[in-house]
Amino acid sequence: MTTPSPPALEVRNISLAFKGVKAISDLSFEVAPREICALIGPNGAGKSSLLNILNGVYVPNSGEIIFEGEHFHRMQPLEAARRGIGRGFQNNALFSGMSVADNVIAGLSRHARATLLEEALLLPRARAETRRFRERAHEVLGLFNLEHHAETIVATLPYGVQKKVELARAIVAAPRLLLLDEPLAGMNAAEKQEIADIIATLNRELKLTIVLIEHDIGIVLKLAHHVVVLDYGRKLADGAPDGIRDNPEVIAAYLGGDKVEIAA
Ligand SMILES: Nc1ncnc2c1ncn2[C@@H]1O[C@H](COP(=O)(O)OP(=O)(O)OP(=O)(O)O)[C@@H](O)[C@H]1O
Repeated sequence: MTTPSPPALEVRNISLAFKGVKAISDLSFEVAPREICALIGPNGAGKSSLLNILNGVYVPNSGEIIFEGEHFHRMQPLEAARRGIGRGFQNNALFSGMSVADNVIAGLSRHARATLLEEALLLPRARAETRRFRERAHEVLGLFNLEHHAETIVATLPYGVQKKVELARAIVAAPRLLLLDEPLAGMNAAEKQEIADIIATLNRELKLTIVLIEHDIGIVLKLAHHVVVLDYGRKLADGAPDGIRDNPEVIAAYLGGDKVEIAA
């Protein structure tokens, strides 16, 4: 008999309030290693706040996060990155005047060892690090078939390609847990499907555990292995996509009373 593996991530009794307004109330759930967990819920449900807690930007009022067996009330963003938690953002947060490769390299800055002085003086350690970072960026761009755009200025690229660059930056430091805030926002159906396929491939090939926020329920129910539904900061439902789709509370609160039809 095999023992089930411990969760990659546990959110345990987390609460968060902003000046007395509750954003998250006593929220608990688990994310298994290598699963894609989708957080869904209406606007203001607390989804982005939770991602901000998971990568150390917000400090919860109570509760704890258990990541790979270690307990944290708060993890500083730098520590979260060094421990293998990567983050992609809701709005395009790229440096639009910089090249694709330099944007991806920016995802490694928190892992730099060379000091600013060593960099300014182009000392050997800084030069070796720069070379290593550039090689790693090119390797990751290869996963997205973007090597030919390495030196292209980001602002000149179509939005869908920029979203791929953003994903490349989020994974360049080889995180084990990837947090994505609406990675499909602002895309047409074909672009959404392409990015969803890339996310599924990253999950499968790189064995990445992924927690993502997404409003397109049709895509979520096909992409995610596990769905957590939030409403007013509380957990409304937690389980496999099929159970979520048929959950009357979820349908009433979030899906507007209509059962979601999903293409086979
Ligand atoms: N920095 C902040 N200061 C004050 N209130 C905040 C802050 N961030 C979030 N909130 C409030 O906390 C609640 C949860 O917001 P949050 O952005 O986490 O929801 P969300 O589910 O991600 O919404 P959306 O889908 O619109 O992005 C909302 O009432 C919001 O107004």
